[in-house]
Amino acid sequence: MTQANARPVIAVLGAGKIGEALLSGLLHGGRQADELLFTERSASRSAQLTETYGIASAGVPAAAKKADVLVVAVKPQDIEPLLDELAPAVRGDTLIVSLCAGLPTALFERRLPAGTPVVRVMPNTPMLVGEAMSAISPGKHASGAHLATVEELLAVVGKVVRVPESQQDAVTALSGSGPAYFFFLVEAMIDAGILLGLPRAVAEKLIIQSAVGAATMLAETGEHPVILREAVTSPAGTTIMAIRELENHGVRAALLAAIEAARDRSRELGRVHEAD
Ligand SMILES: NC(=O)C1=CN([C@@H]2O[C@H](COP(=O)(O)OP(=O)(O)OC[C@H]3O[C@@H](n4cnc5c(N)ncnc54)[C@H](OP(=O)(O)O)[C@@H]3O)[C@@H](O)[C@H]2O)C=CC1
Ligand SMILES: O=C(O)[C@@H]1CCC=N1
Repeated sequence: MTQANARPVIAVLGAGKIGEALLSGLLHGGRQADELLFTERSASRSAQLTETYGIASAGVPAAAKKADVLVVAVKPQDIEPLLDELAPAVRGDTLIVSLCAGLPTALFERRLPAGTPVVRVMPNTPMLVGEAMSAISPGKHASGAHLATVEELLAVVGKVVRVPESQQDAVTALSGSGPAYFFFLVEAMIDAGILLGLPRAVAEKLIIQSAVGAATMLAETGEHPVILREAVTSPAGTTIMAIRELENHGVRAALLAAIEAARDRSRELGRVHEAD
């Protein structure tokens, strides 16, 4: 910490979609703008973020000097130049929190000063509305206290679980990318409403509220999804006719294959950076 008993200063390196969601969520959760910093490549993006949130931008070396926690939120493909800038600037006691899909904690440990604590996190974009699902894993030098710090930060923007780092590629495929699968499904169901002749605005309202209702039932009843689906599926009714079509079209198998492909891509993103 920069001062005894002070809350940590957090710098987000790469305030794109997920970085901005985190900054916004932390502000809503009670962090002060002067406890936060961000770095961005584009001057116009920086100015826009500062105007929206009142948070100052800084270059990577200045952010590394000031912050106690550095949250790395650049695309995995952009990590090398960032690490080149970060390595000479990072303080020995700085906690590195990586949100990058696929990148192992070992990459950061190899490129940053010896003993640097690193926590790998896979969040998701519902962070924007305080409903993120984040999974966290410690690197070699991250202590229980470091994990607790990250948990406390992320609890402000949603739910947090601890997983072994070996599970992070699967987590990335499941909950990291997961919101996109639901959005895809909602988009397709709205199209189905259009096919059936409903006005778009009506179809959107019907499907979005059905999605909210179904998600709330899953979260609040604790029932297995099969039980909840069975309760909708009347004998010789409408739902079973639709389910038969979903099974005929291999939707379940498609989801298994899709999520496996996402897991493989996460592994691949990490493999590019494996030590020789
Ligand atoms: N989007 C999502 O749902 C999730 C993303 N993630 C992970 O979060 C990370 C960011 O993803 P996302 O927010 O979608 O990506 P974005 O491209 O929206 O954000 C990355 C930002 O970082 C900036 N940037 C790149 N290099 C640097 C640098 N050296 N210094 C300062 N800023 C830099 C980029 O600028 P520029 O635009 O100029 O390149 C961009 O604004 C990725 O690693 C991704 O795997 C994890 C979970 C979910
Ligand atoms: O698509 C991606 O690579 C990122 C990681 C998880 C969600 N979005």
